[in-house]
Amino acid sequence: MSPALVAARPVVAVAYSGGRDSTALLHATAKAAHDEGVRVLALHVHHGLQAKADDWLAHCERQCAAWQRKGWPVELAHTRLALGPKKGESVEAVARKARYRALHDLAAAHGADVVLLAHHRRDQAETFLLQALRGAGVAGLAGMPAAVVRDGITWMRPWLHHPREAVEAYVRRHRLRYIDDDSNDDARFARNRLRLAVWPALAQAFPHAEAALADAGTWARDASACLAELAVLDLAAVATPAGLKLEPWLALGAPRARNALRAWYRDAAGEPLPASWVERLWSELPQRRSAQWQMPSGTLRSYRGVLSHATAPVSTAAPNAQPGTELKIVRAGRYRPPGWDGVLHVERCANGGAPAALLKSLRAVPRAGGEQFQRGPGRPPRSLKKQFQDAALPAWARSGPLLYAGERLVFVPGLGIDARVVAAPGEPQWCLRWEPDVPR
Ligand SMILES: Nc1ncnc2c1ncn2[C@@H]1O[C@H](COP(=O)(O)OP(=O)(O)OP(=O)(O)O)[C@@H](O)[C@H]1O
Repeated sequence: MSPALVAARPVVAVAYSGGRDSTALLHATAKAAHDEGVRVLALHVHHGLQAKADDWLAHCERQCAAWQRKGWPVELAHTRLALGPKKGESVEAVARKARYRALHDLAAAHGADVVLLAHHRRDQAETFLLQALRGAGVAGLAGMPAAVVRDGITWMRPWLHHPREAVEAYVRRHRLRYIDDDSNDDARFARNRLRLAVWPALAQAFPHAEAALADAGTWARDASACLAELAVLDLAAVATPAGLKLEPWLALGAPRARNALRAWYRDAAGEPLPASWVERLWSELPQRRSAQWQMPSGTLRSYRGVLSHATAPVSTAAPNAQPGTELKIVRAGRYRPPGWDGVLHVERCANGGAPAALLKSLRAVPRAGGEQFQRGPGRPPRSLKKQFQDAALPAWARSGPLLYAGERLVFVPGLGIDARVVAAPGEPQWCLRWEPDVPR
């Protein structure tokens, strides 16, 4: 059979820190994959934060090589980060955010659209407690989802409902070797304090704490989904593109109105409304019919019975953008090109899209000047600068990468797909939309 006719073997990625849980998950996945004809990609992120991180990477490489020698279809892919959390920033939060971004990029670069994470029920129970101790609402208490699609990748936690003891037993049964990260003993981190000081006492006094707290998280997840649906219904009645109509909004009564306000604000500002602001607006809005509040994301304005949000202008420069970031689009979803501050929304469409085949290998590049763009069929290609002016696009709407397939300009933020590459009707095609991040 010609190589072209041999179907590529499906690939599944496992986020592999080298710690106990992800070692067990990678082992179980690789063992099953061996029988199923699936390739397994172990993704390791070197955070560049601890002296021992080089040893951990070396351990992961040795472990994967050992499994390869057994004939298991495991490959390791890793990336090195150089994180330097700023003063006052949570090291944990900075590392987590960068880790998920790096895992996403690694998976996308290797053609994996499913990434498995090794969280288990104890992690879920701890998350619930930690969130409660931060005063979180039901969305925070809902904890981690067992599966979620984000930025074109499906993130799955196949062991989320398994007790930690089951994972420990698996590790013992297979005599797996794993890394013991001694920063897990560092009491500056809330999760470590919970694990070391609170959990042993809690589990002794309440032997079912892990299962009960994880169950409570499931209730919170349902409650959070219901609140989100209620907000959609309420906003359909009280919000317009201009903003929130204050009179019918107030008539919803405190809990529903505050729920609708949170949802409206998140949508308008692209970030959650802090609890203190919910309280403040709820008490001030009924009295201050004409007022303005400066928010991190922009300005909230109450005028003639409507509450509106204006986003602060975004710089057109993408400070972290790297020249020629590769982007592979093979399905609908949200894609975040590394180094760019925004998200590319990809949807299947019937007309006016770019041919699916063209989007399999794109480059995201900054504007260099002198680019030509054609806005519609039969119209002449003109300079991008002129096109932006004609379309009267504000600077923030122009920010984002130009997408090229080879030397052909495919997509420009704010303008859309170049008419010269638009797919013929009936051809498989994707419509694209760029959404810049809201500045913080
Ligand atoms: N450096 C890393 N590289 C790749 N994946 C990671 C990394 N750190 C964490 N993960 C993934 O995220 C999951 C949860 O992270 P967490 O920090 O709770 O795990 P961990 O303490 O490193 O240990 P373990 O591997 O035992 O889960 C891990 O199970 C693993 O799947």
